[in-house]
Amino acid sequence: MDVKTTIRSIPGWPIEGVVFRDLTTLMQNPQAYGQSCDILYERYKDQDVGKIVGIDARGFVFGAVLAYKLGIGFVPVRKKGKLPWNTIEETYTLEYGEDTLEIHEDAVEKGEKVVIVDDLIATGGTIGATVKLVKKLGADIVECAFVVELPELKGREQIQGCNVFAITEFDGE
Ligand SMILES: O=P(O)(O)OC[C@H]1O[C@H](OP(=O)(O)OP(=O)(O)O)[C@H](O)[C@@H]1O
Ligand SMILES: Nc1ncnc2[nH]cnc12
Repeated sequence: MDVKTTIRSIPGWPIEGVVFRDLTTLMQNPQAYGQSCDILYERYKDQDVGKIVGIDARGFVFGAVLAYKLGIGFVPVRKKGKLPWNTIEETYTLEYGEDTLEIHEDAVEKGEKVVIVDDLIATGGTIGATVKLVKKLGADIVECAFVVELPELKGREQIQGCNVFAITEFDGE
């Protein structure tokens, strides 16, 4: 099936000018959700990945399943104030605001191979901040993986030098 057809588009949410790509409709469809997780699993199963880094909150939905399927650990990158141990943080802007992300300082090993997972890349602010955090801790980023890319917003420019993979995209539609 084409998982893209299961994503709901909502013009004008959460602010005017944004077309929100709502992946809850993909997640509640077992074929589309399962296929999305399977595509990611097939892509990384032979890459000797040590951990999956998932981004709060929708990145957890895909990242945790991928970690389970690969039989490896999952690391949450969380919005500020949620992680209980020592953290490092990065502030970033996105299509509709500003936020700060944190990671536990002992969450990944130096030189460990990680894949970063989120549901969607738009302006790239969120993944840009996450890449900075993971690099500060010294891990080796195999790829940044998304279900959806919005190429018009040029998010890849925020993570030049990193490999990027997206299952599907919305471009000028
Ligand atoms: O490329 P960007 O412009 O940074 O936008 C992409 C981010 O925006 C959404 O998260 P959001 O901050 O809305 O949080 P949520 O996952 O908690 O809903 C989405 O899940 C990505 O993490
Ligand atoms: N247009 C969009 N749809 C869904 N999530 C987003 N995060 C940032 N921009 C978004």
